[in-house]
Amino acid sequence: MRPPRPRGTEAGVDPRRAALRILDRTLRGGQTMESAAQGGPKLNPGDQALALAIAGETLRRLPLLDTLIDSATRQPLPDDSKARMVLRLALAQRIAMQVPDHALVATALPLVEGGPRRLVHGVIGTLLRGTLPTADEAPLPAAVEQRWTAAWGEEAVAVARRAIVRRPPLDLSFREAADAEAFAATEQGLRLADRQVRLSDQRGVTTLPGFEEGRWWVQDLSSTLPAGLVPAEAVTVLDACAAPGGKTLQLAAAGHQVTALDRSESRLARLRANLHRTGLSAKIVVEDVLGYTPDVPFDAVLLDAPCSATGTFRRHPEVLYRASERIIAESAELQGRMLDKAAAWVKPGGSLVYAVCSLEPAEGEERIAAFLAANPAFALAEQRRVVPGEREEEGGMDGFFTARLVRTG
Ligand SMILES: C[S@@+](CC[C@H](N)C(=O)[O-])C[C@H]1O[C@@H](n2cnc3c(N)ncnc32)[C@H](O)[C@@H]1O
Repeated sequence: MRPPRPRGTEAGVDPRRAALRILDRTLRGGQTMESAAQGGPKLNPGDQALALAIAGETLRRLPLLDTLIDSATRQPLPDDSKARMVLRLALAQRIAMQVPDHALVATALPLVEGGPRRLVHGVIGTLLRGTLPTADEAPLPAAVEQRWTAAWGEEAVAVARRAIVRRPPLDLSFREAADAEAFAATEQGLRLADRQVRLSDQRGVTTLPGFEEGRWWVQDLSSTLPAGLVPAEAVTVLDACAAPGGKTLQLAAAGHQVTALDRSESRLARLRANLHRTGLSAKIVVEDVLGYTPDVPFDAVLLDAPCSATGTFRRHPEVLYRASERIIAESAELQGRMLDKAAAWVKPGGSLVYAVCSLEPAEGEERIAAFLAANPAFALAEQRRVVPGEREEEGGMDGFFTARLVRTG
């Protein structure tokens, strides 16, 4: 006879415990899900993927889950209490992952062993006996809905509510347009642009044809836009804040002489691996934008600045909880300083392309307006804003802002 498992180690509990840790570290510690998943007890790859999936599905619909939980408790549970966290995870599994009721209960209760077990059991029971909402949309955090309604209107928020509960498609950028055409035909992909193909089903990236040969790399359609603003005649291009290198690869594939700068060694290691895999080349500089001075100016500088990343909420729903007004303001201030530095590296007549994967005007339109007001030697040549709703019927796009400024003086 097998020895009984110690209490709290029932099958399926470990990934839920890991999901609880991820949820706590993202919501209370402000971490990304990826970094929150590091450093915990070792799980097998399947359990690790399950933990991330449960935490992700929970974060996609947190306000909805909280409304349900509050409807079943006499006193609202504290926002960061373990009971609320465990209830959120359990409900998300039921609504988004169709986990059977008995499995939900059996894997939730060990997480509150020695604590509010009866309360959690009672609330789950009440909610499972009622009618739970379907999974086709969920409200965003109230502060985000307010900001985005003011900035982009109610329809964009309605689209974002639908987008947040769906896994976004996988977009690939190709070195060669002919390869994109052939791949789209054989893999039932959607040709988004000359060199961009979208796959709507979830397939392992490294198993797709052409990965080993480096014919393509993963890159959301939105993030391909800034490199497209770099004029074809620009010979030397600085890609500032380059890692992991999607835009560096695009620029190199388009024939520019690229210098790729980033301050993160570990992220640059991924950029190097991407260059190696695709056979493309760029000069790599490990530097802080704020401390860098090039020997000679460039024909074009692309500044893909660090930002709140709220435009990536479909892939990283946790960004919506990190991006407080304070974080956005700090981010905008840093972007302003980076723009001032980058401007000095552009040749007269050259271009400065600015980009952020943010849906916050303070990091996009307002940043560029402030820069232009303080820098009369630059003029706006073109700008592009992507808000929820664009190409929705084809699977949507990440929120994004990019602008090209020309140095006229
Ligand atoms: C939005 S990501 C860049 C994505 C990249 N352009 C791409 O297309 O794959 C921002 C990058 O800025 C880098 N970064 C942040 N602050 C920096 C600074 N002060 N100097 C240099 N790099 C910085 C980060 O390490 C990160 O790799």
